[in-house]
Amino acid sequence: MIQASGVHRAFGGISVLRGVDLAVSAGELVTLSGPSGSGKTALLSLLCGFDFPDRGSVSPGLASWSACAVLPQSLGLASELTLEENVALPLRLAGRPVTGVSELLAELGISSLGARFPSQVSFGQQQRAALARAVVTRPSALLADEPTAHLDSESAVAAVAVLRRVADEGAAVLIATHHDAVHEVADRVLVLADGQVH
Ligand SMILES: Nc1ncnc2c1ncn2[C@@H]1O[C@H](COP(=O)(O)OP(=O)(O)OP(=O)(O)O)[C@@H](O)[C@H]1O
Repeated sequence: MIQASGVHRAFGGISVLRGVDLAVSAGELVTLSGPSGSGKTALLSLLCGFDFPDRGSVSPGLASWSACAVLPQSLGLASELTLEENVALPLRLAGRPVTGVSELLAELGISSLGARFPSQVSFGQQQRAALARAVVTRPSALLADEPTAHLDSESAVAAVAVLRRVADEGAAVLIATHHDAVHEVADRVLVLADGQVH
């Protein structure tokens, strides 16, 4: 479950989030749209515990970080690891068997790139590796910030299929996006405007 209740957040005296309420249930894929600068990234940062609200409460936040996967716009792939090693990393850190990595790379059309380092592939290919890394642990909550922003239409279709499957398998999935292809598979589309979710 992903939840925000009465969330307020200001930066430098400017109030960006002004009483945000939202809830995403297990098995649900919800998209969040809204103008550039409306606070979508700020809200995802609060929900995953990267940042803290001035007022109000969020979940999962830091409380159950191990169950929550985050796909930030900046991706955050480790430059010294290959794509395959990056995707396997969360499983290794959790002491879990390394399974499902090659299947995800294949599903996202990057199996031939597994032995390359992030600097040796395009940003869109890095983005697909970061998506694989986010979902490989089968998280119960997934927060994704513009996960198809750098993908061509074919790669976007593959990424959207993975995101939908993760929700169908029981995760609560919240995606900030401007892409219609993602909105089309959503159970609900939310809009962040004027500091509130509508
Ligand atoms: N850490 C921060 N410090 C100062 N200002 C911030 C910080 N984080 C966000 N902001 C400001 O809050 C507002 C919302 O930014 P945010 O990145 O959340 O927007 P967004 O809806 O994700 O935009 P985009 O669609 O362009 O990615 C912007 O005006 C931004 O400058």
